[in-house]
Amino acid sequence: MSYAYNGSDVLHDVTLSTGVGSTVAVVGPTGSGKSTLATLMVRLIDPDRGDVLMNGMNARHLRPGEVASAVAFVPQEALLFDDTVRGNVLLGLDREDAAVWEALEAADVAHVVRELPDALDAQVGERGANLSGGQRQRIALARALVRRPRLLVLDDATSSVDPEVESRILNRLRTSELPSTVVVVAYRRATIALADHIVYVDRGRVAEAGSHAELLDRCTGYRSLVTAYEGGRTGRRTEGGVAAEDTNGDARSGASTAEADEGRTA
Ligand SMILES: Nc1ncnc2c1ncn2[C@@H]1O[C@H](COP(=O)(O)OP(=O)(O)OP(=O)(O)O)[C@@H](O)[C@H]1O
Repeated sequence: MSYAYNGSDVLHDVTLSTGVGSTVAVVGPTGSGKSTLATLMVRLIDPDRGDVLMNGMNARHLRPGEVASAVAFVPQEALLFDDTVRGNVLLGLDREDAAVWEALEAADVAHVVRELPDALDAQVGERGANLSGGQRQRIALARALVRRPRLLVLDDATSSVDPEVESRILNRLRTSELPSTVVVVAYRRATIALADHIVYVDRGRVAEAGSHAELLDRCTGYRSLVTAYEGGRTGRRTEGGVAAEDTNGDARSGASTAEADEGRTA
């Protein structure tokens, strides 16, 4: 596939396949085209050249609603409405509370919601202001999971979540029946290491693909990026400001430690 914004190519002849049941990490320098690739996979945009195939079917030719019922996309910035937790998870979908709780459990935020005065009926405030950034991200993840998508694409969607919690969530997703396939645009070493398959994107091309060990061995760009995440302070976007990878390769956003993350609703 190829894709251009306003005539300027950002993805060039990218070919990528994700095996059903696999967890794939998309890694690459900033501006390399990871988010563009992620949005193409869920058909938020269509490629200028080439096609996205879902179970061998050209996504352009699927019936309206067919893609939306099979895939879910969670962006970095969780958009919550001034509504209840339940309303934000379901967005009009008709599901029992048990399904909402199940999705909240999978997103590792059920315990937070249980402690809110009105639980599922608790108001999250304008843009989810009553919750921390990491909690908002997990509610947005629950919103995706309650739809039981076959393909889940996370575009840095857990950047404000404590790294241990993020690992727990991803481990759960990997082993669950649905979503069967998870694609995650990832920055943290621990997240990347959880993936079965890693795709290294550089300047709009898939430069390398393979396991973490294989890429460390044969891809200089990947090696230096992972090393930079491990050892340096790699500034990048978060809801609250700039995050940095600490010496353990864990992204932190200022005060967004686990305690701060959980503390907002206390
Ligand atoms: N809506 C847009 N309009 C014009 N150019 C865009 C748009 N979105 C992205 N771009 C450009 O396309 C290129 C790839 O962007 P993309 O967001 O896909 O990269 P990325 O690897 O996800 O970056 P990051 O790690 O910083 O999120 C960048 O040069 C970016 O400036």
